[in-house]
Amino acid sequence: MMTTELEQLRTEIDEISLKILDLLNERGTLVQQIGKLKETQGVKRFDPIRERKLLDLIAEHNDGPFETSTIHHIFKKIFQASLELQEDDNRKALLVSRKKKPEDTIVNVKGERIGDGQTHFVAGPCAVESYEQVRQVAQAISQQGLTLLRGGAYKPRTSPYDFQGLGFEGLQILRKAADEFNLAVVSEILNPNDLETALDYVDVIQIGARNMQNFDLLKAAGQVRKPILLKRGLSATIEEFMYAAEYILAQGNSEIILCERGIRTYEKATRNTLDISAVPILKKETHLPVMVDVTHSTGRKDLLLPCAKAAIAIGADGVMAEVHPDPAVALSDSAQQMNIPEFNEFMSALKKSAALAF
Ligand SMILES: C=C(O[C@@H]1C=C(C(=O)O)C=C[C@H]1O)C(=O)O
Repeated sequence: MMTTELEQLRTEIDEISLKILDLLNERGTLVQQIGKLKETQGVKRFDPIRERKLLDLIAEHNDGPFETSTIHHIFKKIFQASLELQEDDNRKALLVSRKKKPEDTIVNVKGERIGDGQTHFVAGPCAVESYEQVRQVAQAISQQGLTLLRGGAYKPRTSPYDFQGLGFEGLQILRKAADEFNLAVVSEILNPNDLETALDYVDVIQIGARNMQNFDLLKAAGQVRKPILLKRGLSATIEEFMYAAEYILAQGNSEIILCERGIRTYEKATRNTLDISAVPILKKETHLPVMVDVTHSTGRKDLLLPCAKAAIAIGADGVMAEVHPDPAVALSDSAQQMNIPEFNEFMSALKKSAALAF
């Protein structure tokens, strides 16, 4: 007898729960419509005055048995979930998002298809210092069967008294050395006014960590027809990083490679903290290829190989590392660049581990 009564009450509870579910989703649909209206009107999603009015209305109509404070608690959860729903809808609209474009973007740099599921390497000195210096590295890269040469011509240095780069001359050196070995040039541009000139010398324009939120530069980079390698800012969240890429894409340039290069944390054992989980998150949330700069994220030569292995294992589309013929006398980042024999060892260790894995 008892069991039948219990079962009957539970059946009623089931029915009511399903009604609540339907009503919640019906409410959710209205919330989404409001979210879209707010988006077009440029109004903030969160409206505390409206929420307060609703809580008052609910209090007025609450006949129990639940306490008003309990009901308020439940409704505050509903408001929070509603705001998240509106935010999700907004994110859906981002051009960089997988929701907008489910298939992977492949950035073609002189036949190297970054984002095609293979691992790609970008290597070269931190700063361009001389033709001979770049040529030696270009040769080493070419001998490893690689095609992407990096080098800084314009250097954004923390101190204004540090070497600022050779500027335009540096771009000319890079192009000359790259052409000799049929390589592509990846180089950072700091100033939107230098973009136009750079187009004749570089194959990939890098926007560095310090400029990730230089919105004028991002917009200008969106207007050129060249691949952009966008580095994550020193203290940027993954969301801010995605919005920075959105600035470029929104201007019409969809050839973007994202690059995780470590973020600032309290940890002092490494120069920055390599946020390795950013790689699968960015791969999941966006359709863009993702690289890992092992040099800047660690600042330590002894960590380059394990971090490169980790990057490849976690799904990065490429690895970037700095190589200098004589790092001890380098004008920048002397402690963290590999010399050429070290680079050769690094590459053969990676090739060996990849061969074992497959
Ligand atoms: C749906 C709206 O957006 C948000 C969600 C609310 C809700 O779930 O009722 C109320 C106010 C806003 O914080 C709205 O403004 O009406």
